[in-house]
Amino acid sequence: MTRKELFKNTLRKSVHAWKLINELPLSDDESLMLRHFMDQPGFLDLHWRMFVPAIKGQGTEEQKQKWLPLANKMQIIGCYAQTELGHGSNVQGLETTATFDPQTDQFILHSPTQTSSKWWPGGLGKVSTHAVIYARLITDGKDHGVHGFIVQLRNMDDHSPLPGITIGDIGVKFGNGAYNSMDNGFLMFDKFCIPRDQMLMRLSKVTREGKYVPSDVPRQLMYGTMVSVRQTIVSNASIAMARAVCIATRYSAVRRQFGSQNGGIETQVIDYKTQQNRLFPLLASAYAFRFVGEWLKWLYTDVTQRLEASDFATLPEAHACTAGLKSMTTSATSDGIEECRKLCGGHGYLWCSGLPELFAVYVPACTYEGDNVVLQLQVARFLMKTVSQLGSGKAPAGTTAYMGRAKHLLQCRSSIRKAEDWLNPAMVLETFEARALRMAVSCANNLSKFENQEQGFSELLADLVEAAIAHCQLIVVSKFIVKLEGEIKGKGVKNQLKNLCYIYALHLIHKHLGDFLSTNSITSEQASLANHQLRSLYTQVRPNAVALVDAFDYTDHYLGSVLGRYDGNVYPKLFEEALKDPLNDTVVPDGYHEYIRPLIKQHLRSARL
Ligand SMILES: CC/C=C\C/C=C\C/C=C\C/C=C\CC/C=C/C(=O)SCCNC(=O)CCNC(=O)[C@H](O)C(C)(C)COP(=O)(O)OP(=O)(O)OC[C@H]1O[C@@H](n2cnc3c(N)ncnc32)[C@H](O)[C@@H]1OP(=O)(O)O
Ligand SMILES: Cc1cc2nc3c(=O)[nH]c(=O)nc-3n(C[C@H](O)[C@H](O)[C@H](O)COP(=O)(O)OP(=O)(O)OC[C@H]3O[C@@H](n4cnc5c(N)ncnc54)[C@H](O)[C@@H]3O)c2cc1C
Repeated sequence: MTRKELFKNTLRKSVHAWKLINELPLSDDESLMLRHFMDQPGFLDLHWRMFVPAIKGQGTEEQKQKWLPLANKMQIIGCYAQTELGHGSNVQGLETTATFDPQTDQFILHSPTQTSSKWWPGGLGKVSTHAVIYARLITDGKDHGVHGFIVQLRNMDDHSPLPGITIGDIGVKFGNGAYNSMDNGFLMFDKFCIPRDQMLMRLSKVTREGKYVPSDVPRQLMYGTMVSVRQTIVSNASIAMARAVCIATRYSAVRRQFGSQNGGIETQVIDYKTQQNRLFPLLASAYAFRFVGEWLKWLYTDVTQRLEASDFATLPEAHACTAGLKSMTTSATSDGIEECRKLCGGHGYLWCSGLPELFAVYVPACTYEGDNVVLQLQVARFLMKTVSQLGSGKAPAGTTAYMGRAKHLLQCRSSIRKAEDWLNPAMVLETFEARALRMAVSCANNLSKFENQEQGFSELLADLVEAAIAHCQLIVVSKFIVKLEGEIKGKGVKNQLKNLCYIYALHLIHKHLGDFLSTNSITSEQASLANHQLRSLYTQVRPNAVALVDAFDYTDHYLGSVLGRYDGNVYPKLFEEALKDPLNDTVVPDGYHEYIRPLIKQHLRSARL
């Protein structure tokens, strides 16, 4: 399809999804799933995932009563317009202005520079009638920083942009992927006026007289929508990783290459140790991210309830966990989808394998909702603050509770003596705790050598990111272990999940061996025992690998992959797909007479000469 066809087809699908949501007797969860599933990624997704939550989180009761009924009935379609051409990561650097005019009791929205143009918001370019706009609030000449405003963008009768608004699509994006069905847009304001009551005023306010009333709660609650989406992205990473691993595992069981004895059947590539070494950690990651995503959803729900009661104690933890796990899981999943493509050899590069499309649609997850490095630096800031408070009498809690045992963890030596010890949850956990703590403390010690802490932080950015990642990997391993300690139904399921848990943990030890050795968290002999145990675990998982991906219960339609078909009937279906290609509509291709024939004939003529 052309981009316009792709876009229009997504509109058709989105409206169909909305029709189903209204006609079917769905639970709220089913309705939410359908909204996200049917439209991924599309304007409907962002209306529900960002526009509506922003109003819920930052609007007053009156504003919620006015705008949510319209949004819930989709009588208005909204987007989340924060990022600008010149600023995305640095939210406090946004340039769009919202200047209060007491004469008219209005805000004047303006894009003072080209870099202040809103740029990237999904659904902004062509679909949305409204937006939550983030702009610098100015009253009486004073800049109060970035605040949220609900703004109508288009005429509700003919969808034309309102006067003072220039709006459009930012153009084709990466690959041929489904993200080109999304109208990520640009928007400029030219002294565009909105009523004062369209500033989202649950946190901060502007009175009729133009007096700015700052928030009496942490200003970062304005970032709440991003935190909520980051939390969902972790579970999304598990889904995307599971899709890729399902395709690669099923195909690895179907594909045979080399190894035939005396003309016998060739070897399934899934039996090669290199294939297992690349594939099974990704299978384990899909399960690991699902379990940590379940826990993160609990953490986010808990912090939301606490915020309702003005209890901000766990807000820093929630921010650090959503930021860090979003960063870590999306990076791992993007790399994992590409690895799954490679695991499928040449056929993995075909569009009909489903992997190029999945990769093209998935990889922006490393950037949207926060660049992954920028988010890990937020985790690092949180860890440095926690380390600085050790010994202050304030015991670290939650995911940093292990730091409360710093005295032990800084000097303990791993008691791993044999390969089987690497199946001991307490020993594995302590290894990851020691590595994470020692990396964080090493950063803190190096930071303390700088007179200027900000300068020190800037100098040590790369080390800080690695310490943050070590902390996040500890969280994932620990939540997998906790999951195994709970009730798990199904004969033999717990044993298989145990294998996957230790494959996840031990593959990380192998991948980040430098960290574990340089922090003396383990010795090289213990590392060798870990590798030995890893190989043994691969052998145990192998017989159940296909069952473990079948357990994701993805339909062939959802997987969209000839290689990942449930029935394994790959080769005939590859031909079937190939013959559908328009190039095969004729046996002699368009262009033969204009280009190929003259070339050949010219060659023949010169040959005769
Ligand atoms: C197969 C699947 C296919 C497709 C996938 C389908 C769906 C996927 C699911 C979802 C996709 C959905 C949407 C995609 C569309 C994308 C939307 C967007 O991208 S929206 C825009 C996102 N933008 C960002 O994330 C910007 C990142 N930057 C920031 O968040 C801030 O600028 C940053 C935190 C980096 C800095 O903020 P600043 O105000 O400068 O704070 P500072 O660093 O100075 O810290 C001060 C203080 O505040 C604390 N803090 C910071 N942020 C938060 C927070 N969010 N919550 C709580 N606290 C916060 C910070 O820790 C510090 O505290 P201390 O002073 O240290 O105590
Ligand atoms: C598909 C897609 C959909 C999007 N949808 C929306 C949307 O609906 N609404 C919306 O508002 N936005 C949206 N965005 C924008 C997105 O949120 C931003 O692109 C993202 O936050 C990254 O910001 P940036 O582009 O400014 O990156 P930059 O910050 O410019 O990143 C560039 C490089 O600089 C590095 N860097 C930046 N700051 C630092 C630092 N302090 N220390 C070290 N390194 C640093 C980064 O790590 C990165 O390597 C979308 C983006 C994409 C790709």
